Amino acid sequence: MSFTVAIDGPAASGKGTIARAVAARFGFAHLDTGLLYRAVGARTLLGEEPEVAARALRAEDLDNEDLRTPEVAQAASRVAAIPEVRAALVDFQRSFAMRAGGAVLDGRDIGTVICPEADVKLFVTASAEVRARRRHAELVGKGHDVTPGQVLADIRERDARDAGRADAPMVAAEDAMHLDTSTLDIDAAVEAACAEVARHR
Ligand SMILES: Nc1ncnc2c1ncn2[C@@H]1O[C@H](COP(=O)(O)OP(=O)(O)OP(=O)(O)O)[C@@H](O)[C@H]1O
Ligand SMILES: Nc1ccn([C@@H]2O[C@H](COP(=O)(O)O)[C@@H](O)[C@H]2O)c(=O)n1
Repeated sequence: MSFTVAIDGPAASGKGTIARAVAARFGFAHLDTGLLYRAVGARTLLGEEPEVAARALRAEDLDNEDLRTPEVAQAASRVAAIPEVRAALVDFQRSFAMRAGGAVLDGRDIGTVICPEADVKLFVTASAEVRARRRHAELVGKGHDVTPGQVLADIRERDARDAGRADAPMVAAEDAMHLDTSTLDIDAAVEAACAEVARHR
């Protein structure tokens, strides 16, 4: 039987960290849907048309650490505003969500568009400053040469584009539980999310 957990939220809010932990705790499969848009965005940086890249996407394209750069994140956010790109990625996400044994998907439109009937919906937030601090530390740890100011600007630009687009904008589902992680460490955030999942199991 399927059981779907939808986790949405803005850039670097911690939704991926929570999604991975929830999946591990409950034995669910996990899909980071941002990787789909990042993989399409990365291909456009090489000159491919976004719609063509989205239709040609394969699961193995997601398994690439090079997708986690700020340049690819911006390209992902730009292609994510194109309705044909989003449409080409819907079936893959919905099939993943329906797999037996349970699934956790994190992104921007999971609880609203991809899985409006999800069993559990979370909308994970944190202040832009806190998110930028965490993402800056992560990028520096991976050897990227970025300033805190650049990371904050990137996050604000992506948030504005993701929330402002006409098709599947980033917005909390009406029935989502809001989880602000600004003052929570990872363990506390994960425990709050797991408690919500357990409540619906
Ligand atoms: N509650 C927390 N306390 C401290 N650091 C955190 C917390 N949650 C996540 N982090 C760290 O913040 C960074 C961003 O987290 P994560 O990648 O989970 O965010 P995300 O919302 O999935 O990002 P993206 O939108 O880019 O996919 C990571 O380095 C992660 O380890
Ligand atoms: N369901 C989703 C997931 C992601 N996006 C877009 O992709 C960009 C990168 O996503 P990350 O989660 O890896 O930060 C993001 O800024 C969105 O534009 C989306 O539209 N829908």
